[in-house]
Formats: sequence, C-alpha cells, structure tokens
Amino acid sequence: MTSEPAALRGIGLSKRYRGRFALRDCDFSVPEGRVAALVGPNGAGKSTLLAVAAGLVRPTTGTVSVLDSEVRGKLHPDMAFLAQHRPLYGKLTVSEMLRAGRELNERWSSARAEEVLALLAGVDHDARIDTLSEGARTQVALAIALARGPRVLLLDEPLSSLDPLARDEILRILMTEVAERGTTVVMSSHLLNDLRDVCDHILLLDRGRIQLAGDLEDILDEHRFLVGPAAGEAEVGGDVVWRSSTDRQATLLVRGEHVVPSGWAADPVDIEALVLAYLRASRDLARSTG
Ligand SMILES: Nc1ncnc2c1ncn2[C@@H]1O[C@H](COP(=O)(O)OP(=O)(O)OP(=O)(O)O)[C@@H](O)[C@H]1O
Repeated sequence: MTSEPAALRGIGLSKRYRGRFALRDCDFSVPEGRVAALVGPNGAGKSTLLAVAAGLVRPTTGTVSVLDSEVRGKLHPDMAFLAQHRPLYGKLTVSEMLRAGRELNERWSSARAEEVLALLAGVDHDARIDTLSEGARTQVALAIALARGPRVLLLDEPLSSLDPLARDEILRILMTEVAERGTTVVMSSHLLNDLRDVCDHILLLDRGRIQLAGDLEDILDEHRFLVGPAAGEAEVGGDVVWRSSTDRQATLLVRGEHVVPSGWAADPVDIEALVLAYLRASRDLARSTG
C-alpha cells in the first residue's frame, strides 16, 4: 500500500453478515482530491463499504481510515455521507429542512450554507419535501451534506432514479465543489457513462472483493483489448483478465506487458468496457467453479 496521505483507506477490511461476507479483505487508498467511482453489480458491497467508512457499520476485521484517522463507530468530523435513502423528513418544507440540518449538524458552516442555498435556486423553498421530485430531493440532501463543509464526501448512488437533466445538475454541483474546494468525493453508481467524465479514480467491487483500485488513467493505460484470429491466442503472453472467443476470432482483455501476435489489433479501453470485462470474467469464473 502507498504511504501517500489518503482521504479514505481500507486495510484488510471485511464485513460479515450472518456468516456471509459483504466485504472481504479489501485494501484500497483514495488520495485526497480525487473523485472516485465505487462500482460493481448489485450486492457487491458498495453500500456496506460506504456505511463502514461513515462509521455506521463496524467492520468484522480490518480498518478503515478517513484522513489518516481510524473510523471507530462515528462519522469523521471532516466527512459527510449521503445515504442511498436520502436522510430527509418528508413533512418538512425545504426551508424547515435546512433549519433542521443546521440544528442537527454540529459541523455547520453558515457561510457555506449561504453558498449552498444558491445550489437550490431552482427548488421551491416553501414546498414540502415529500412533494419534490427525486432530483430536487437529492439536491436538498446534497446541499445539507455540503453545508457541513466536508473534506471527504461519500455518496451512495446519488444519480439513481434521476432523469438526465437532474443527473447533470447533481454532477455540476459536485464538480463545482471539487474544483473550488478540492473535496474528495467517493460515489457509488451503476451509471458508468455518467462517471466517465467526472471520476479520476476507481474502486471496482465484486462479491465483496476489490477487483480494481487506483487512478483511472493509470488503470486504463495498463489495459488493452486484443482482437485477432483465434488461432493466435496462445502467443499472447502476460495477464489475460478476460477472454471471449468464437471459432474464428478471439477478444482478450490484457493487463500489463503482452505480445500482440501478427494480424491482431490492440485497442485502448474505456471505463465502461473495462468494468464490464472484469465483471464478466468474475461471472465466468463463478460459473466454472460452480
Ligand atoms: N444489514 C444487513 N444484513 C444482512 N445482510 C446485509 C445487510 N446489508 C447488506 N447485506 C448483504 O451484503 C451484501 C452486500 O450488500 P450491499 O448493499 O453492500 O451491496 P451493493 O453493492 O450496495 O448493492 P446495490 O447495488 O444493490 O445497492 C449483499 O449480499 C446484501 O444482501
């Protein structure tokens, strides 16, 4: 593991629920200032990892640290967490909810809250929370999280069930926060297309295990898709992450040094294709081992 200061670091992190691992031996380190995508299929352990990092769930073994101090059963003061089920009171109006946010949060920057109000310019402050669209509810919850003035922001599926316009609005707010304050963001999502332009770090979880962790550019640089006649496949050396072949053609995802046999093409990968190939490899392995 790197000794670079980390916004969020897990060492040997495991969480078991009734004998089943939701997280297993997870090592990762997200440096400060990164926007990290936490991706993986349903049930991979994303929400569990975020809940452990937020101090809501205790790990079974291992540790998680925020800004180099170990999380021990409560939210780090420099962190804000937006849970998947937005922590809002439906019967309050937006103004009342913001007042409640101020009263419920020890860490509340009034100056920051004023700025954050500007983020809610399009939301009716007299409307009850339970009458708002999903996008507006997410904006209110995000505004309250940002008014804590966090250095690290954890978001559990902030974009799910939002229409494209609302997704764009939330991402714009996040990117402004990152550009102006250097806040570290770790967000889980299934929407790889939306993450492509905003994330510079990736944590890929599958069945509780970290499959990939690191800066996105380095990880994309390390991988190539090789495509060529199936007969040449044996010549490709190195680490083959995933393969798919017909009688005539093979497609391989390779990591690190490898041979490109004559007649084969080596293509760069993007985040979506990379994640899909890792998940397919994992599914193929699970099928073959029963
Ligand atoms: N409180 C709990 N009690 C028992 N099992 C749990 C609990 N929370 C999560 N799990 C189990 O842990 C595993 C990981 O769940 P988790 O919600 O962390 O995954 P996820 O990647 O966030 O999934 P999704 O994308 O569907 O939200 C799943 O098998 C889930 O059923």
